Amino acid sequence: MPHSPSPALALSGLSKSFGRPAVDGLDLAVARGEFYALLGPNGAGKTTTLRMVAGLLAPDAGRIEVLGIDLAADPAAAKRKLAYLPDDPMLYGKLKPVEYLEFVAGLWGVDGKAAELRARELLEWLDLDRHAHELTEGFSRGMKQKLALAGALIHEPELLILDEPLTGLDAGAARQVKDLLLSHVAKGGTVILTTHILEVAERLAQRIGIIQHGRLIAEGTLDQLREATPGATLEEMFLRLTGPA
Ligand SMILES: Nc1ncnc2c1ncn2[C@@H]1O[C@H](COP(=O)(O)OP(=O)(O)OP(=O)(O)O)[C@@H](O)[C@H]1O
Repeated sequence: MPHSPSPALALSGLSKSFGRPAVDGLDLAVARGEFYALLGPNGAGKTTTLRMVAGLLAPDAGRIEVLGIDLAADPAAAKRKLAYLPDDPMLYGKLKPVEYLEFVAGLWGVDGKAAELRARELLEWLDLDRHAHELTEGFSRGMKQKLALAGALIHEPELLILDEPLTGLDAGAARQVKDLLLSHVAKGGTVILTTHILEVAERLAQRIGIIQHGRLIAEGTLDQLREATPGATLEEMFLRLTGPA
């Protein structure tokens, strides 16, 4: 039998408590090349989960594997495979977009010429090349978010995890970001995002996971989720699953 590759992300028994449990024994597996949306009400534990995967927060218990690499055993190797885009990314205001991208590329050890080409491609894709000579401190929220995404992609990570990447973007910017994420998956990369925009999950994700109180309460393709609650929209399903019992 052929050896099946390890998932892009595998979480087992992942837990984190801040006085009370935020993530509570979470098991999750996302295959390579998958576009996965993590949904859940406010405070469900989505950001806490992503921050642990990104290596920014230490779990109390459980295991995180990124493309088969145990994050706790070899954090540097695991982190090289992924990029994390937080919902409030930090940029350096006194840098211009290319300077910022070159700086981030340098941190990842990306070769200068390759970084320059990749930076130009990303800035064009996200329609930021028009602002190449402006300092990022004058950028709008949406422009900052797009530049941070470009920074996350500069080292061509295999696994991209994004916290609410489309919130606050206008329709044009949202389209550019969605296309960039879809192209990442088309090239064999993996995308995991959280969103409160159910239409984003419906249209982009191959699989959807719903978390509540730090646990996965439903998971599947849109069709599989619909089978469980026939006739319901994703919104109705979401509200039914996560609403008061
Ligand atoms: N640094 C922290 N200190 C204390 N409590 C925290 C911290 N980070 C998260 N929490 C708590 O953990 C729980 C999960 O929060 P988290 O931000 O992961 O939820 P979320 O699903 O991302 O929510 P939202 O959709 O509102 O962004 C919440 O009860 C939150 O108050």
